[in-house]
Amino acid sequence: MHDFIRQLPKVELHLHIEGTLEPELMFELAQRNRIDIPFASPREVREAYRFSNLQSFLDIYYQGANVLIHEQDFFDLTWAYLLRCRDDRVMHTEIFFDPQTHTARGIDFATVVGGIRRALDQGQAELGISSHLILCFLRHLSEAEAMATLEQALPHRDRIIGVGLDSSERGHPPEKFARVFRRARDAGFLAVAHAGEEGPARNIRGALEALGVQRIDHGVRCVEDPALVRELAQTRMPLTVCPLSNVKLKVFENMQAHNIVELLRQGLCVTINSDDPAYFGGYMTDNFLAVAEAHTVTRQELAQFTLNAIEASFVSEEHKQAMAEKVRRFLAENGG
Ligand SMILES: Nc1ncnc2[nH]cnc12
Ligand SMILES: [Zn+2]
Repeated sequence: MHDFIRQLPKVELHLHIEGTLEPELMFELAQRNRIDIPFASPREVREAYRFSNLQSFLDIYYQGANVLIHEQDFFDLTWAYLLRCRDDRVMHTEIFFDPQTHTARGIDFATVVGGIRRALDQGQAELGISSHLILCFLRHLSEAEAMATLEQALPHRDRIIGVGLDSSERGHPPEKFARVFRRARDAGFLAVAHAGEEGPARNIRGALEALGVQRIDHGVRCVEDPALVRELAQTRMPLTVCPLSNVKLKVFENMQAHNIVELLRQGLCVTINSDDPAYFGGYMTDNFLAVAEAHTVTRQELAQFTLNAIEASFVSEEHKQAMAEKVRRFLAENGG
C-alpha cells in the first residue's frame, strides 16, 4: 500500500504557501535578510511546533512569515514546495497566499505575487505541474482591510484565479465578508472559504449562502448537521480536508477519530490536502499514508480522493479528463 500511495497521481487544493516554510529555509532567509528570529536552530523551531488549537498555530505561523521580504524569497519558498509536489506525484496544485501578512509589514503586493507566480510558471515549464493561485483574506482583520486588499489584487486579476478566507474562524463568521466576496465574484474571481474547521457547521452554510463559494476548505464539522451532510453529498460540494492538520490542531483527537473516510463513503466530494505541511508533519503523500494507516481503505477509495480533487479543481474540462485518465490508468495497472 505504501508504494501505491507514493506513486498515486495527486491533486492538491488546500495549501497555504506560507505554511510550506521549512525551518531550514526560515533560517537561511533570516540570515540572508538579517532578521532576528527567536530560535537558535531549525531543531528548536520544530520543537516549538506543539499546538493546542488553531490560534496557537497561527501565532507562530505569522511570526515565521516575517523572514519573507524579497521577490526571490517568495520564489524560493514556492519552488521548494513544487519540488515536494514532484516527489509526491502531484499533477496539479491550487495554492493559497495571505497578502495581508506581508503588506502589513511593508512588502508590496506585487513582490509577493511576482515571486510566487514566477515559481509556479517555472513549475509548469520544467516540472509539468499545473497550478492556480488563490488570494486569502485574513478573517481576524476587518471587512475594510479585506476590501482594500481586493483592490490591490485587481491589476493581477489574470494571475490569481480566486479568493478565499482563512485565519481564526471562531468569532469571525463568513457573513462578515459577504460584500467583499460579492465584489470579488463580480470582478471574475472564483471563491472558496475555510469553514467548519474549528467553527460550527453553520459557518459552512454561511460560506455557501453569504459568500457563494465553490468549495469549502476543511468542512469536517458538517457532521453536526445531518441535513447539511445530505445536501453536500447531493450537490457534490467539495470539502478540501487536511487530515494531519486536523489532528495537529486537535480538531480530532487522533487519526482514527477522523471522519474523512466516513464522509467519502457517504458520497461527499472529499479530498486530501496538506494545509501547512512544514508545521503539521507532512506533505501530500504523508497525509494519504496517515489516513491509510489509521483506516481500512481500498486502493479504489484512495484513488477516489484524487478523482474528487480533479472534479473540484478550477481547471478546464479537457485538463480534468486528462488527469482523470492518468488516475484510472494507474489504478488499472496497480491492482485497483
Ligand atoms: N488551517 C488553517 N485554518 C485557518 N487559517 C489558516 N491559515 C493557514 N492555515 C490555516
Ligand atoms: Zn487552511
